[in-house]
Amino acid sequence: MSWINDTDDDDPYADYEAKSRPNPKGNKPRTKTRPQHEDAVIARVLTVDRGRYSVLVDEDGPNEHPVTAARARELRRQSIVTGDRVDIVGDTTGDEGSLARIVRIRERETVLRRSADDTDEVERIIVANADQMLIVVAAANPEPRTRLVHRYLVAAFDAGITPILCITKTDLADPADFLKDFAGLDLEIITSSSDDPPIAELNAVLTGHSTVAVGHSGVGKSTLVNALVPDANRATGHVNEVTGRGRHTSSSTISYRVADGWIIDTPGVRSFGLGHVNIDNVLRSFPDLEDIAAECPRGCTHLPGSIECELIERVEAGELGDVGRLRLDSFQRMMAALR
Ligand SMILES: Nc1nc2c(ncn2[C@@H]2O[C@H](COP(=O)(O)OP(=O)(O)OP(=O)(O)O)[C@@H](O)[C@H]2O)c(=O)[nH]1
Ligand SMILES: [Zn+2]
Repeated sequence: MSWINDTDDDDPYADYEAKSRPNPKGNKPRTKTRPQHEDAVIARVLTVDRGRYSVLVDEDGPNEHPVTAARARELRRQSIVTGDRVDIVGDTTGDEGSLARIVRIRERETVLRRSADDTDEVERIIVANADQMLIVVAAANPEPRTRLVHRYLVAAFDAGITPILCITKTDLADPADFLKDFAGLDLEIITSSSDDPPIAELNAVLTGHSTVAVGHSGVGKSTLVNALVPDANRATGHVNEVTGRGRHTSSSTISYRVADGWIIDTPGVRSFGLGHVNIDNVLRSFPDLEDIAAECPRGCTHLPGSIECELIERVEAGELGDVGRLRLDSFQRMMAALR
C-alpha cells in the first residue's frame, strides 16, 4: 500500500466517514492538491494590445478559434507576451464582446529579451517560445548594418534560438562582402532579390517552427511577411480582425500562421539593448568553442587581446585549423557588438 491512500485500518469510522458525509452543494471536494481552475483551457497568445490579449484556443483542432482575454489579478506582476502558452477560464467562446481570463502562464521554452539599452539590466521579454529568428537585412537601401545584425545574433544565441539570415534587395547590391563577417557561424542564409520573395524556400525553413522576424525599418520585412501570409490563411483571417493588421495597433509583436508554423512580426520593437546578455549563454550555441573556453581564465571575454585566452592561444598555435580560426573570428566579431 502506498502512503498516498494509506488509511488507518483501526479507525472504525474511516469507511463510514468517506461514504456518508454528504456534499451540501454537490461540488467537487476542494483539497489542497486539486489544481486551481481545473476547467481552464490552453491557448496561444497571438498578440498583446493595451492589457488585452488575443489568444488562440484549440490550435490545429476542430474547434480552433480566437478569444480575447484579460489577465487575472494574481498575474498582474508577470508579463504575458506573444508566443506564451496560457490557461484561460471564463467565457472562452470568442463571441463578440466576450472576455476570457488568463489564469496561468505555462513554462516557456525560450524567451527573447531586450533591455532598454546596454547599461540597463531591466529586461523586457519580446517573445516567448520562438525557436527561430529570421533576421532580415537589405543588401543595400538601407545599407546593411553589420553591428545590428551581430546584436540580433547575440540575442538569439543568448536565448537558445536558431538564427536565420534573410538578405533582401540583392538586386541592388552583391552581399558577398557583408556576409564574410558571418562565415564561421553556421548560419542558414536566404537571399531575396526583388519585391517577390522566395516563398517556397522561406516556407520550407518556417515549417514546424515558431519564428520571430526582426529587422531594421525599410529592409523589406513587411514585404516578406505579407507575401508569406496569404489572406485565405485560416487562423490569421480571424486574427487579423482582432489584431488589426494594417490598422493601428499598439502591439509590438503579432503572430501569423505560416507554413504549418508561426511567424511573429516585431514591427514595434525599436531598441534592442543587450544589457542582460551573458557570454556563457551565448557560448552554449557554440559547443566546440564552449569546451575550449572552459579552460579560459574566469571572466575571459575571448575578444582579441584577452590574456591567456585558451581559444585565442589554440587558434594561434594552429590547433583548430582554418575552420576554428574562422569560427573564433566570427564569434569575436559578434561579441564585439556588445561593447
Ligand atoms: N529593390 C528591392 N526593393 C525591395 C525588396 N524588398 C522590398 N523592397 C522595397 O523596399 C521598401 C521597404 O519595404 P518594406 O517591406 O516596407 O520594409 P520594412 O522592413 O517592412 O520596413 P518598415 O515598414 O519601415 O518596418 C519597399 O519600397 C519595398 O518595395 C527587394 O528585394 N528589392
Ligand atoms: Zn577566452
